[in-house]
Amino acid sequence: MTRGERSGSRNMEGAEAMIVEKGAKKKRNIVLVGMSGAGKSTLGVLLAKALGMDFVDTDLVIQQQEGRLLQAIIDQDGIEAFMAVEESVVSALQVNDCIIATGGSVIYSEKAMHALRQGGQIVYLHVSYEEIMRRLGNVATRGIVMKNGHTLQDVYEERVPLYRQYSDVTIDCAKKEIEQCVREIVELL
Ligand SMILES: Nc1ncnc2c1ncn2[C@@H]1O[C@H](COP(=O)(O)OP(=O)(O)O)[C@@H](O)[C@H]1O
Ligand SMILES: O=C(O)C1=C[C@@H](OP(=O)(O)O)[C@@H](O)[C@H](O)C1
Ligand SMILES: [Mg+2]
Repeated sequence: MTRGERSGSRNMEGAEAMIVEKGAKKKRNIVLVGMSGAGKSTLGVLLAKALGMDFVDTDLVIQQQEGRLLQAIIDQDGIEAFMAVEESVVSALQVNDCIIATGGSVIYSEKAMHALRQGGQIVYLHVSYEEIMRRLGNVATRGIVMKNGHTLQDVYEERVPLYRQYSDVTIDCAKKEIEQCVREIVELL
């Protein structure tokens, strides 16, 4: 290979690197994670409006792909099967400049969390256990991924460290109006 070819190839690498960098920039999403009931879905739409971004709720993508309600998937196929579908849907999600409201159980999938991190910033909506319990009401009909014998408190204690581990930013959303949470996220990011 001549010097010129080598330098050309280096230039090409440089050009490719710029394209990759631009592509990476285009993919900046804001990903909302947290316990079921934290407000990811309701708050996500308002955040998208405030920032002029798109919005996707991965729960709805799962339902659309499966042609069934989330509760039906969990009741008919079990929690392991539900989590496998969730992992596959979330890992395959191709969106840019989008607010992504995830389902609370996505945090169990390293693969899905890795894909979400590649595409944007992860915002953890933290809400106390007491408030989550109050908002959810009957957990049996809310389709929560819960192992046999586990209580909602067990699930909460198992997940909170994972939400914290994967997130770039934490917003405390208990005892705050939804609009206030939206304002805090807009100011922080
Ligand atoms: N900051 C908040 N204060 C009071 N209620 C809230 C707040 N955020 C969400 N909620 C309520 O909590 C419930 C769960 O919200 P949702 O957006 O479905 O949560 P998630 O998608 O995280 O499960 C809804 O009834 C919603 O109106
Ligand atoms: O936390 C969970 O185990 C789940 C939360 C739900 O979404 P939300 O977090 O939007 O309620 C949904 O993905 C599914 O029912 C499982
Ligand atoms: Mg939701």
